Amino acid sequence: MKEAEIMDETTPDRPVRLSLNGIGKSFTAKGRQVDAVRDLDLNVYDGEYVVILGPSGCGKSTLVRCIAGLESPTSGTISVAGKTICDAGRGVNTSIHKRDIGMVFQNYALWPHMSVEKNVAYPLKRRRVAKEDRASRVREVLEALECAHLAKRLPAELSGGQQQRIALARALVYQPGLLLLDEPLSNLDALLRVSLRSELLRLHRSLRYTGLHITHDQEEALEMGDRVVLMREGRIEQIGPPEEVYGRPVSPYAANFLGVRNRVKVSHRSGKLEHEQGIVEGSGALTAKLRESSDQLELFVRARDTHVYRGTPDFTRSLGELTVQGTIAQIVLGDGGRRQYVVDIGGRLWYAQHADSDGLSAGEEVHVSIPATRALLYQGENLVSQ
Ligand SMILES: Nc1ncnc2c1ncn2[C@@H]1O[C@H](COP(=O)(O)OP(=O)(O)OP(=O)(O)O)[C@@H](O)[C@H]1O
Repeated sequence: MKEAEIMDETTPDRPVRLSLNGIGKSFTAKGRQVDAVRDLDLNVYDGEYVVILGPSGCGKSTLVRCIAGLESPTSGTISVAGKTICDAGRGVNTSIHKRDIGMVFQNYALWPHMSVEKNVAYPLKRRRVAKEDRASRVREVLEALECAHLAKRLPAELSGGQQQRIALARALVYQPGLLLLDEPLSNLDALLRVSLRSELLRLHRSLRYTGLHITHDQEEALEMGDRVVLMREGRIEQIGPPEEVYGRPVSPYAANFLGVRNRVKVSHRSGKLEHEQGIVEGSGALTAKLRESSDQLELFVRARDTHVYRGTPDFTRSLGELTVQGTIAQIVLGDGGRRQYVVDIGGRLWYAQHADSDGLSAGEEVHVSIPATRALLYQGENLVSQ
């Protein structure tokens, strides 16, 4: 999908820092052509932090490698701060070191034989910055990252999290026009990943660099991005602020990737949705704009938007709620200590997550209740609810 079609009023009112136009990259492997990136358009604005999200193989790394100059796109143009650094059609391809782009990789890529301060000073030395200036800029950036005490150590004497901070310091020390971060947190353990996320955010807020970060982790993307770009098979599937991408995934693919766990095929009969095993009560609000007998409908709901109650619903009190009947199959402890209720709705399992209520137990007849505003109804590839 072209960005222009999906751009909205949330697009920042600032100069464009990175502009990608019609970027394509194909590889030929074992006689077969792989289109890793397809006709992709994207603008990243000054000071913005954009996170590219997608499953393995969707083309994230290839895209970032094209921007960095590590791959040559097959088609399209790339410009940074208005300067064209790559134009596949005209054979323009500025070399990596002349691109004014900083990079941080998953595997840190520090020079093992250089101390921390030498590693961080290296990009300045390459750019022939005077020695005194180098020392003060290295000190400043190490202080900003709370790593000044590590200056004399070798990379092997640092933890993974410390190595990644140093890699970040090295990328930021010469204040590049654009910072690319390729899965920068993926090699760290879960706790460290979360704390480094907030540290990266804090740093971005204080230094206001323009960042393009790639990840396959939806939580990381939603927490960190000013905007999130969801990729699918080399193209942009959805782009927008995290709340929007989380709240209104544009397609079943997006909903699935953003962790919407409950998914059921439904049909539309007499103003109501029906699943194979029963009726979805209260679904009139969702079907108002649908033609009778519309097909290819799928209802998606997050477990955390679903509540389980004992017995049958009181329909006079459940306005604005969708409900289905079922039996509790299992209760387990879910994320954040909340209960996860697994409800059998006529042979299909439905997941709900909420604080313990009513002392429910397995085998009980229950109804599952979902606020209509939280239900996502898709027809084929399109969101048709709300
Ligand atoms: N050098 C290459 N030669 C052939 N095919 C490649 C090459 N690099 C990438 N590909 C293919 O291009 C597609 C996109 O790969 P890419 O690494 O960009 O995806 P990704 O989203 O970054 O995945 P991951 O998160 O696993 O790195 C894949 O099908 C991959 O096999």
